[in-house]
Amino acid sequence: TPEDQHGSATAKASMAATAERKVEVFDTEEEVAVSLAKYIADLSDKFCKERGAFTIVLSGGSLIESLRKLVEPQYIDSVEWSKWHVFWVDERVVPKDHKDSNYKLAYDGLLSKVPILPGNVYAINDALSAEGAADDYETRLKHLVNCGVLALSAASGFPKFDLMLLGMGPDGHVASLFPGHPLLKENKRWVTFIKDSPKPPPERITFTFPVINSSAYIALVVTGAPQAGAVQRALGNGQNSDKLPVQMVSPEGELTWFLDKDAASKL
Ligand SMILES: O=C1O[C@H](COP(=O)(O)O)[C@@H](O)[C@H](O)[C@H]1O
Repeated sequence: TPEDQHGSATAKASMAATAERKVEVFDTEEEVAVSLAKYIADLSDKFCKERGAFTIVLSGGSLIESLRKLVEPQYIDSVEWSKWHVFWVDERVVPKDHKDSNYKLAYDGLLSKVPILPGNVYAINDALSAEGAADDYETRLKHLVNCGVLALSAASGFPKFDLMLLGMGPDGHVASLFPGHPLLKENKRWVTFIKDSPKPPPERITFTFPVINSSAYIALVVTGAPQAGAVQRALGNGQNSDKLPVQMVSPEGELTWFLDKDAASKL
């Protein structure tokens, strides 16, 4: 599989695998970025061949910087960018040109540099309220399911994205799903909203866990020492009855952690 090829090609990585979860630890963030680009390109190739499209979900934050190798000639020339459909796992309710916008971050760092069709980039409608933007995004996802662009999970009935790229905050949050927040239990909506995010800005929309966990593949990309405590909670042997959001990530398909040695320092 592309994942097997990827694993054997990363000489400096140490890898432990269970049936559905892989943990890869790299010496540096630079090596994470190199490996991540190959992982994404391989999955793009697989899904473009299998179904003629590749649905990929981005996060905001530090993840986008770790995608920088995708704009190098090797991938610019080989990836079937015109078959990509790009989504966001969460977005801040701010104008698209605002410094806090996850769309702007991805546009500046990746989307403006690769030939993805503008009509295949599904940004938030920034003219709407948080409630309105979440409803609008969910409606657009349902339309894409009806058109056959987006698959539906036979197991869960929620949309099944080909690849979801998740970051993780030092508190263990993923998307805009924060520790102890009632949204962690949302099990009906595809996309919901939050107005009291503990991390600014307070108003955001976010995919729910049933959508996240219906994914075919999830990459959890975590770099830097501040995240080491949450990585230890998620992957270490300790017992803790309160689950962090990151510990609730459990896809139908395959989960791969991409860690640098700082993030993995407490394992
Ligand atoms: O606020 C957010 O934070 C998380 C984690 O960001 P990071 O900079 O600590 O990697 C991010 O994944 C999410 O998309 C974003 O809205």
